[in-house]
Amino acid sequence: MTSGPILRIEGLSKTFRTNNGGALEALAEASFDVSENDFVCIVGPSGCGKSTLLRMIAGLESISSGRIGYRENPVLRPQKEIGMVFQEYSLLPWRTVLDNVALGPEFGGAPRAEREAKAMEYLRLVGMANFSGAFPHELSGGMRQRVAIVRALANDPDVLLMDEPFGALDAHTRILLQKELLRVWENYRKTILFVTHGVDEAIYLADRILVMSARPGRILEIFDVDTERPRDRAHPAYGQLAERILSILEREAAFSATGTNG
Ligand SMILES: Nc1ncnc2c1ncn2[C@@H]1O[C@H](COP(=O)(O)OP(=O)(O)OP(=O)(O)O)[C@@H](O)[C@H]1O
Repeated sequence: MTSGPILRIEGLSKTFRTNNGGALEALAEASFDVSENDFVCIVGPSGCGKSTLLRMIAGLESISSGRIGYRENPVLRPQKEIGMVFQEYSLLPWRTVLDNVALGPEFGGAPRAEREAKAMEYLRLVGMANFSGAFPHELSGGMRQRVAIVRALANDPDVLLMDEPFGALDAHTRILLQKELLRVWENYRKTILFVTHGVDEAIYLADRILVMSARPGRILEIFDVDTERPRDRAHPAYGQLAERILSILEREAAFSATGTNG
C-alpha cells in the first residue's frame, strides 16, 4: 500500500497512425490523479479520446508519450489489478452466466468449488443468482451488463474501468443499475473510472468529474461532487452543476464541429 494516488496519469498523449499514412492525435497531455476508493467520471465530446484513455490505463493500447502509474508502477500491459467493463456486453456466448463470472478465478487457477462459490456470491449481489445456469442470449441487456460488471469484480481488481457501461440501456434500467453500481462500490470499496455521455449520470455517481476538451482530448476542468448519496436529482445544486458542465461540453462540441473557438 502507498499513501499516494492509486493512479497517476502524467502528460498522457496518444497519436494513431491512420490508414493513409497520416497521424490522428486522439489524446493530448492528459494529467490527473485518482485516489484510492474514488469514483471518478469522465465526460467529454464524442471522439475526444475517452475510450482511448481508458484503454491505455487498461494496458490495451500503447502510450505515445507520458506515463500511467498504478501504485507508482508504470502500466505497460493489462494487469489483474485493473479490470474493465465495456459498453457492449462482452460475455462469452457459449458459457453460462456462472461460468462467465467464474472465468477470472478460473484463469487464476482457483479450484472449481471455490470459483463457483465466488461467482454465486457476486451474482447474488446483483440479484442474478437465479440465472446462473442461463446463457447470455437468454438475458436482457440490463441483466447482461450486471453479469459483465460482476464478472470484472470476480477478478478482484483494485481499479474498475467502465466505458459507458450503461450506454445501451433504456432509461429505467440505467437508473436501476446506477443504484446497484453504487451499492457494489460501497460494499467492495473499489476505485472506479467511469466514462459516460450522461452528465446527469456523472453527477449521480461521481466523487469527481473530469471534463475533457474536444479532440485531441485534454482535461479541461475537474469538478468535485461532495453532496451526500443517494443524490437527489431534483436538488437545485444538481441542476446548477449539470448546467456548468453542459455549457463546457456545448462549447467544445461547437469547437470540434467548426475547428474554431467562436
Ligand atoms: N485504433 C484506432 N486507429 C485510428 N484512430 C483511432 C483508433 N481508435 C480510436 N481512434 C480515433 O481516436 C479518436 C478518439 O476515439 P475514442 O474512441 O477514444 O473517443 P471517445 O471520446 O471515446 O468517443 P465516443 O464518446 O464517441 O465514444 C477518434 O477520432 C477515433 O476515430
